[in-house]
Amino acid sequence: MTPANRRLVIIHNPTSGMRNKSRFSKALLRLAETRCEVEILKTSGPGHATFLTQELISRNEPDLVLVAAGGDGTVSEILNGLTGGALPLGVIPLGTANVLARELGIGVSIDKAVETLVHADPVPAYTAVANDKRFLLMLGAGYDSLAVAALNSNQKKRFGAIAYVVAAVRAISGFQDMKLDIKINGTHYSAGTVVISKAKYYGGPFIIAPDGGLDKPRLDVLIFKGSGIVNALRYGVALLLNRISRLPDVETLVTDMPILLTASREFPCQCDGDGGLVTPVKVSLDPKPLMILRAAV
Ligand SMILES: Nc1ncnc2c1ncn2[C@@H]1O[C@H](COP(=O)(O)OP(=O)(O)OP(=O)(O)O)[C@@H](O)[C@H]1O
Repeated sequence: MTPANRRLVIIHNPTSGMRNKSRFSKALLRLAETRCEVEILKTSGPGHATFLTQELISRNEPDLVLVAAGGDGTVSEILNGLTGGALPLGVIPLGTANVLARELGIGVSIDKAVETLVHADPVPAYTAVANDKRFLLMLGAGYDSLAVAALNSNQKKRFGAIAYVVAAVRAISGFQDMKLDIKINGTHYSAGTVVISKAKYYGGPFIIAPDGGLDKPRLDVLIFKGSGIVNALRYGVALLLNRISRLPDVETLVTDMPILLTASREFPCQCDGDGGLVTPVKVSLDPKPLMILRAAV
């Protein structure tokens, strides 16, 4: 694969984010100024990006870069079709939070995204698996998973990040006694909320695992001991100020061992921002990285 005249196959979710159309057109215009060959596959509904990825891999054309044009949910669907890391992955951030793009040094800049697709060399990125779902960013159970479970996708499209906060407050006020058990290497930890992170960033531009990141074969486990609405506010403010690690009731562990997450009854989890999983959940790090396009520093 020669940089600068790559073959890019873009899987585009036309429903991601709030200014999808103009941002995607801008990316295509920029790409038209390069020597890259571009093919666009549009998703037609939930799960379609996984199917398109599998179909692409079955074409058996190794000399391609697969590009996710959407938000983290689109990336997640692509990741779950990308068995064995068959193709390098790039991203055009069109979503609401765009955590992966921030992690890759692209942020929300379309110019930087295109520059990265055209010139960056693929670097290794480690993923993890929760039951049978692969993730690149994080798995959460507690405040965030309750918010995701309560979030209406129309509200998210209209109000963006604010919709998460409203959904979280509504969900948490109706659910006071979150008690989760986390077992790592024979030791049990108890939590009101847990975030198992592969990434540095969380929920947008907020840093949750300062020494972590996709390039490291490790999981950062953040154990939030408290539950209830008052603690939710404390944790929320600390997250906004990037001070989570300074709170005395938040413990951070780093591991490459499997993690078992259980609760006294089925509890919803979120995985890369999407719901669907419930406890018990087993999380394992995949020792084999996939290749991903990261912006030059
Ligand atoms: N054509 C489509 N119509 C409706 N939904 C779709 C379509 N294509 C994909 N989807 C669904 O849209 C969901 C959300 O997309 P995505 O995550 O990319 O955007 P977002 O939610 O705005 O961003 P973020 O995840 O960064 O918050 C995906 O998980 C996917 O299931």
